[in-house]
Amino acid sequence: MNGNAAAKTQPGCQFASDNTAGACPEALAGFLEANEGCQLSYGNDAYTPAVADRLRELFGLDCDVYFVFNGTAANSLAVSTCCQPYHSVICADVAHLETDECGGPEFFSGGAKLLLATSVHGKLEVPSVEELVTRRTDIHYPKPHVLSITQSTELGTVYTLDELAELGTAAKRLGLKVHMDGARFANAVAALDVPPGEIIRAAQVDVLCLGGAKIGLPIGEAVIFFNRKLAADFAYRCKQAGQLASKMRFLTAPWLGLLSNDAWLKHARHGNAMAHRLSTGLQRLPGVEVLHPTDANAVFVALPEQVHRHLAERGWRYYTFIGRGSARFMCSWATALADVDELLADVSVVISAR
Ligand SMILES: Cc1ncc(COP(=O)(O)O)c(C=O)c1O
Ligand SMILES: C[C@H](O)[C@H](N)C(=O)O
Repeated sequence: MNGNAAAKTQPGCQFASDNTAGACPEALAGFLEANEGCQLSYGNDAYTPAVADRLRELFGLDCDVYFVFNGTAANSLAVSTCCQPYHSVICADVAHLETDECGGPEFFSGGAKLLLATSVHGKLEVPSVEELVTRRTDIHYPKPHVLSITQSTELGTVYTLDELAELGTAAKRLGLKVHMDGARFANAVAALDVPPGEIIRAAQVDVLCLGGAKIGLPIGEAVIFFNRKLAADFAYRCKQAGQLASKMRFLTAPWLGLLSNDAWLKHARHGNAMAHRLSTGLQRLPGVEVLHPTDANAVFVALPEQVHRHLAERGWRYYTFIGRGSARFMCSWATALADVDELLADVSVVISAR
């Protein structure tokens, strides 16, 4: 075998992130179908408008749709479109905007400040948002102008429609635009078992960053403006930020595959089901504490240090920087039941040996 050939799979990384999964069959089929013949570039191909129409149909709402390479770009550019440099953006203290985008939102907005609201299991609550908005009205305070909600959250929880309605109503009362980080929006739809448009209406979302990579695309996210006025010059923002793909068809055609026959929802349900199985199994083990409700596809657990060491020796790879030292086990469309049971067995072995 070619010594340079990459391993078909890096063992033990399947729970590190849903980003570690490959492209799902439906997305790959869409990609390969788009590879036939030539198409105009920069979004003028036949696939890109078709995906935009399919998303309008899926949400049942009129909207403008754009496609970018990743979620940090989607969030940073979407938030920047909602505010001026002297504004502030309210998000949860654990928001990806704050913790994992390397200052992207601040950079692309020209200086808008993130104001961090305390969260409960990763979820914002109206009082903490209201406090940040009303805390000061003087000229020295960056004027709050955007509320960013992550659905499902960075800690694997999902806002109910009522919780979203409370936040959306408060946002509009306080004069805030609503951005939704929907990197794992599909998992929230699967968990709530509601039409996607219901989530948008409840939170009165102005702009949604819809995750594609985490639900089975090889690459790419959609930025969907339900407040179409905000989209006016967004294409220029994308171009200037290096987010306008010349061969856009390869970003968009996989969406057609993913959105066919509700494959996206099937994959989200699978990831959620695997996380639920893992969470249930872990909760049965003494000394293991599941820290947040496993509403979607992530399981956060506090593990004894000995277990971390054992899992590392067994080759398991996962993040501990997101849940403040706890382990995050993230499930995806590709998570096999056997993988879940193997991980559970490995944790169980070391727990019972203590
Ligand atoms: C909640 C959340 N938002 C956005 C993103 C997008 O990040 P990336 O720029 O890695 O695609 C991620 C990570 O994958 C995420 O977990
Ligand atoms: C944390 C990292 O940035 C990525 N969003 C993930 O969830 O794996």
